[in-house]
Amino acid sequence: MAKQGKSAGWAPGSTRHHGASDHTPTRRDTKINRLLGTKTHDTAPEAETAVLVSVPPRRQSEAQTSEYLDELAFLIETAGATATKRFVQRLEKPDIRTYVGEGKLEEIKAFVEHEGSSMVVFDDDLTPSQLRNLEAELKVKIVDRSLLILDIFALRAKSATARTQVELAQYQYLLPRLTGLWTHLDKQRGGVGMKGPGETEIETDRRIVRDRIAFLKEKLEDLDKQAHTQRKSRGGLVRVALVGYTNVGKSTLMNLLGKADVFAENKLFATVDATTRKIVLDQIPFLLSDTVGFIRKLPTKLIESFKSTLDEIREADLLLHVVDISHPGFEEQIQVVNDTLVDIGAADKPTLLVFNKIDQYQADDVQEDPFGEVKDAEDDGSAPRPPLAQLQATYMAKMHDPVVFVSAQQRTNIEELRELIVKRVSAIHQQRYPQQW
Ligand SMILES: Nc1nc2c(ncn2[C@@H]2O[C@H](COP(=O)(O)OP(=O)(O)OP(=O)(O)O)[C@@H](O)[C@H]2O)c(=O)[nH]1
Ligand SMILES: [Mg+2]
Repeated sequence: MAKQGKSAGWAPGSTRHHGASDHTPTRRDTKINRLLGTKTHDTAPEAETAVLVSVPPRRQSEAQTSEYLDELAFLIETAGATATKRFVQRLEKPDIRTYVGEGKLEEIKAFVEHEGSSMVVFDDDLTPSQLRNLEAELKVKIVDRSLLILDIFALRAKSATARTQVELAQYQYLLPRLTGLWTHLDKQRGGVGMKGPGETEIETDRRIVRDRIAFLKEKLEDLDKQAHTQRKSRGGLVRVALVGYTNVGKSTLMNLLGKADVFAENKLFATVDATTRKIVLDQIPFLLSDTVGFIRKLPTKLIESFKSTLDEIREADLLLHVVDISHPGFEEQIQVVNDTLVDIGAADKPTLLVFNKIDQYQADDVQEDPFGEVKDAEDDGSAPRPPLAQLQATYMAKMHDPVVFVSAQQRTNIEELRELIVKRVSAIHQQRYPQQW
């Protein structure tokens, strides 16, 4: 069994056997693990090393490409491995056979063989056939973005609901890939006119996986019903949810505001389970929920299977959208969060933008040229960082509402944040219970 929290499992099952469904490992599971190459370790495995590969669109700036690769390296680290090398290839579009072009593939292969890397990680989702071809060429574990994120979620999920959700997403990821994995065996073994020896095997495997998916969906429905009843029993309290990109400081703020003890860590996806606390500020009671962070290219299957966790956001009366302003790509992160909110059906909710980590924000010296034009990009293609006051004005105009700049770590402007929350929550409360005011 892969060691929890340290070793990257990279395939369904890293938490499955002692996970959601009190499920004892069977020969079927061993088979599924073998299909995706999950290794079982009896002793602590050596630290795994990963080679990162990206094929950015032509329009993407150098700065953006390197920022995305930093994020991928951070994800790898969170999963317990170390990124040792990055390969970038600019193509019109990724190669349909091997994602990268032939020459680049040779380069990667030479590096992997020379350095003995444990895996090659792609900053995108691979098609089942790309996965198969790359595996055959590079002869090491091939990990795509969905598999990586799923693995981290599996390591982090604690509650029965979260574990069931992750397991469901893992099997949904596996299902279309079963064919691919077997077809290459067929090719090796099968001759012309020979019945593929994998045929029956594929069908059996598919049936096992489909049965499991159906079972997990049913289980989630039951858990959903329980959660729904629980939420109903909370009465008519105003509900506020912390949302935002991963690692922006949602849990740290939850701890500050709710005196809760929520796991916060400088790793991606520290929180996979939603936590809700009742809070009373200025005699106004409301519920505050901490939720799972969003990330670019979040696997759709994962979003779908995380329905019950996301209900916490969908049913909220007010969103506290937390932003890490010290991150160079914070504006894009805001966009990713807004797009994800649209995807999950939680767009157009009353929102308070909370810019966090101001202690780490450094404004650039904005240089003006003699004609008074402000320089609009840094030499590396990244946007200049305006002073906080200017950002505040821009975002207030955009949101048509106050925004707040805080440092959860240094506890700067937390009082101002509390006041704004009270103001917004009381307005909702007042609307809902006019007779009480
Ligand atoms: N410098 C600085 N660091 C902060 C601040 N707030 C939070 N952090 C750090 O940022 C990291 C992430 O914080 P979390 O609260 O776990 O972030 P999160 O948004 O809950 O992350 P996920 O649950 O992974 O989505 C931790 O190391 C925090 O200590 C802040 O105001 N300034
Ligand atoms: Mg968190």
